[in-house]
Amino acid sequence: MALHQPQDPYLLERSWQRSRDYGLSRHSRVDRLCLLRPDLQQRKQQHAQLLRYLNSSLPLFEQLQQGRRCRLLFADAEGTILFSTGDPYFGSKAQKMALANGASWHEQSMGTNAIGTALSEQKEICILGQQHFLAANHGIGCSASPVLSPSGELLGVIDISSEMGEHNQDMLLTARLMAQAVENALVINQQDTHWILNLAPDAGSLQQPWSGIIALREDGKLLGANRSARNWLQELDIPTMLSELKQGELTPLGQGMALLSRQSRSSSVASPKPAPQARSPVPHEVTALKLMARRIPLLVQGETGTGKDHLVRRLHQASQRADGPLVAVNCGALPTDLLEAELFGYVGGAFTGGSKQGRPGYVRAAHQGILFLDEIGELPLAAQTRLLRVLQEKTVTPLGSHVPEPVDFQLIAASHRNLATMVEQGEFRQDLYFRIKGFKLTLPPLREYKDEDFDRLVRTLLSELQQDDPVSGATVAGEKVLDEPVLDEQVLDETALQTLKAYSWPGNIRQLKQLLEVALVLADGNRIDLEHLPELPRCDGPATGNTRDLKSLGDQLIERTLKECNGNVSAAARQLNLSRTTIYARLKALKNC
Ligand SMILES: Nc1ncnc2c1ncn2[C@@H]1O[C@H](COP(=O)(O)OP(=O)(O)OP(=O)(O)O)[C@@H](O)[C@H]1O
Repeated sequence: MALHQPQDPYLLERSWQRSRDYGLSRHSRVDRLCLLRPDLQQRKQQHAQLLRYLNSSLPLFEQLQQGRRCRLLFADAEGTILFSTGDPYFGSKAQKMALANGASWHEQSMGTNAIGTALSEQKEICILGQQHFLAANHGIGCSASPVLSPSGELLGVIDISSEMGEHNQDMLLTARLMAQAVENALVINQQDTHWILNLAPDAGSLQQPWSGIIALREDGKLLGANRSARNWLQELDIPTMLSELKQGELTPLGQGMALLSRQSRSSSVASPKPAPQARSPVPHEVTALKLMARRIPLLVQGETGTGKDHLVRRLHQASQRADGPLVAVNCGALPTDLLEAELFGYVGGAFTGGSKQGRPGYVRAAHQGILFLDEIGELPLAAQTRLLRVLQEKTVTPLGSHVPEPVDFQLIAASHRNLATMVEQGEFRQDLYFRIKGFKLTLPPLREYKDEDFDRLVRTLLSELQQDDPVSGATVAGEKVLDEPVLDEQVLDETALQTLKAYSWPGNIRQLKQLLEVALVLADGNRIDLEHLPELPRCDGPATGNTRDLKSLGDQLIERTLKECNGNVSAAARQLNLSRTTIYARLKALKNC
């Protein structure tokens, strides 16, 4: 397609200049900036209402761009993608990453591009192929339209991106219509809206998405307007108009027509949905928090992937030290020769090769917060001795100094190794072990989970993955972070769930999470069933000693149910909630084995 010429001939020039001013060059390597999960969640919550309306307007996108390989994105005013949906297979892996939730498309990081440039210029824009400043983005075409709040501030942009060859001008139109739909919903659904005034040049356009909409309080106070209505605002004498216009009657007004209607209670979604909440702490977290309030050190033990790090992060967020730092140190990853300097800090000139100004070290960095020493079993004995002194004296003396400095931190240590055994073998100091083991929490391996705990975990993981899934992010609506995530039966079928339960999960939650992530993509918006569960390595299930993999577990379930149904495939299909085709496919695969 021919390159689209932006209406303003200097727009691209300005944007390219800004890109250079940001220190970018055309062949700069793209350092994809991506928000960390908690920050992303926080931003989604700030835009929860907007994301809900965007979700409700998706049928418009689906209808207008049906069958096109493109993605619809919403980026906030800082250029960070908070929502993405559409063709999951569009683009290279790198582009998929860049178009995923949390990625930044501000001009500062990405140079000229539709999202960043529409934000800088505050106007809609289409940037195609080589119009992008960075060569890395030459393969794509993007069209973006700003979204404004009812008071006219820039909230973000709606963008449609596709491979360059697939981009067409309808995409800008679709982005514009989506932006208008969202803006209109934001205007109409404001708290206290009583009157809605529609304005248009002629009667036929009055209730089109591009007509003017003004929201008024009962006493006539202006609450907000969409962008078309803002052109009318100066001409309007609202109090007089309200007394003259009759509800539901089409009335000539200036150069156009007006229609006044009352916001009915049922159509009003003005009262905001309850703010999304973080999941409430589970019992062992409550106990841990009580102990932390008394500064008792915690020792978290568990196999790899059982969620030690995850637990510490949740405890930090829920603790009295949430405003303080969480300093997480993997003791096994610290270079042995610098380990003590990194942990306890050093003053300038303490050793050759050190920084001139010295370093505070992780222990001091955790002052008034939490120091999480992961893999504490990997600390050499000398560092163990020093750490013990810090814990006893509540002071730290940096290398090269003689002045002890007071420190106040909550210690949480973790290890996947059995520290008690290490003590017996002389590899870990017994006195340090007792000191850090104020309270020991052992996270069970997944194979030992009770049924209901496994179900709850799968629900949580699926609901989290769906919110952040760069591919099927269509379910993102900001309101999905609920206290108890609901596992929609449409998401995972019972047989698949039973099959997951029967596996022994040597990689624990990490492995389960990865598998569910793949299954969600393979299911592509449909319910996850056996066919979407990827092959997993056979492994010795410590609980049973059996060797088994997921597919064969599912097949066993099918065979057993078929036997119970005397070979009646329809009955077995009904019982397992599977299609008959799936059962036949598995039977055929078994026969060919
Ligand atoms: N309770 C949970 N709910 C949701 N996700 C969890 C939970 N526990 C762990 N996870 C997820 O599982 C993965 C592994 O968890 P984590 O890194 O905390 O394990 P770990 O025990 O610290 O592993 P390792 O010992 O290998 O460092 C992470 O992606 C984490 O977000």
